[in-house]
Amino acid sequence: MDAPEVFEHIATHFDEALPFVAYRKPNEKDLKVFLQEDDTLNTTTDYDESGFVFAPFDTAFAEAILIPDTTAITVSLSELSFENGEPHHTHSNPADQQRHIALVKNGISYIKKSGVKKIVLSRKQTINHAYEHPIAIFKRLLHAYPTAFAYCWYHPKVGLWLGATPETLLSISNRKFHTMALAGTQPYKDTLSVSWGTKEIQEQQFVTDAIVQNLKPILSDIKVTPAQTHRAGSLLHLKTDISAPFKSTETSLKTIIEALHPTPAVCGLPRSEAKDFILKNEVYERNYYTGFLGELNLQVTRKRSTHRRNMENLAYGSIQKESHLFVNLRCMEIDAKGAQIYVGGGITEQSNPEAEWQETVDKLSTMLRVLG
Ligand SMILES: C=C(O[C@@H]1C=C(C(=O)O)C=C[C@H]1O)C(=O)O
Repeated sequence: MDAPEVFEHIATHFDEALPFVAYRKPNEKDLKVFLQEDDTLNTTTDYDESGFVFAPFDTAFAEAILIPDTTAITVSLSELSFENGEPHHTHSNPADQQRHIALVKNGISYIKKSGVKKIVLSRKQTINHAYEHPIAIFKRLLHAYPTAFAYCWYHPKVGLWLGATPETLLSISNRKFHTMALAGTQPYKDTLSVSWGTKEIQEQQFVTDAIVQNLKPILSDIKVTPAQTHRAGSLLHLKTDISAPFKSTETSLKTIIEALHPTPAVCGLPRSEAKDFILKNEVYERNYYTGFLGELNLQVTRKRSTHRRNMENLAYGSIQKESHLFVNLRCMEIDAKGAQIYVGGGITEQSNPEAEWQETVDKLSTMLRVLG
């Protein structure tokens, strides 16, 4: 099957109300598709199955959903030509603005009196766009964000989600573990040479420190890079890479996921106080926004070594399990009525409520740009 045929196939699957996920990993050219042939809602709590996982922000709200890797298709996108969408403009609603600013102010005063360091506060914006087949929107998304994890996920009992996220939750590949601390936002204006304010530098450092702290009891030899400016579409963030050797015999995937999710990049610090504040004060349900998604325990064959002495081993690679999970950001949920785009930002003692509102408006543009 070539790429146009694969897209046709996914579209038919969607029209028949059968679950699927189609995705392209950051900076890769291949589209991968998992198609489920019945509408069973498969879930996972131990993360030891193999397939594509789709987990909510609050795992008490719903279990993580699994699309098993029974029928997987991989196709190269490099030959495909894409149409560009018309930029979609929306006028922010003053009531939404007032509500979000009040939420942020409430967060700042709670931070000041409680000693909590950071809370990520979010909202969703409804866009009533003319109905278009989701596969057409997904093609534009793939084209617009080549460095993101771009996906289209559907289950008839849950809904249809699309996104282009810049944030890795974890990657376990070739006996190495990797994650990132991503925080701080400013609009991209044709250069990566920008300066960052103390609020952003401190907020991102909180995230790095907390991730390292949570990983220390379960991983050793943790390496942390200096923070760098990272572009995500029309936005810039500060990013630190965190890595360590990984042995599946010593640490389970579930232990690592529970140590990381939800990270202070999408929840806050300390985690339980921030989460309580979010659940009590955000006046809507995050559902799968700020949850995580991606490849779970997929089998790959790796060559053992290219060293001469091991040449005879080359023919037999070693079979390993890999996982590549991403945080569900810059995403939207689409139904017959329109799209719901989810956006948020990290609040600290130093936050300015109007600037935090503007940050959510800037973040909306990632998904707005691909709506027809
Ligand atoms: C919460 C979101 O993004 C997160 C929050 C950021 C921030 O507060 O600056 C930056 C990147 C993400 O970790 C979002 O995109 O909705």
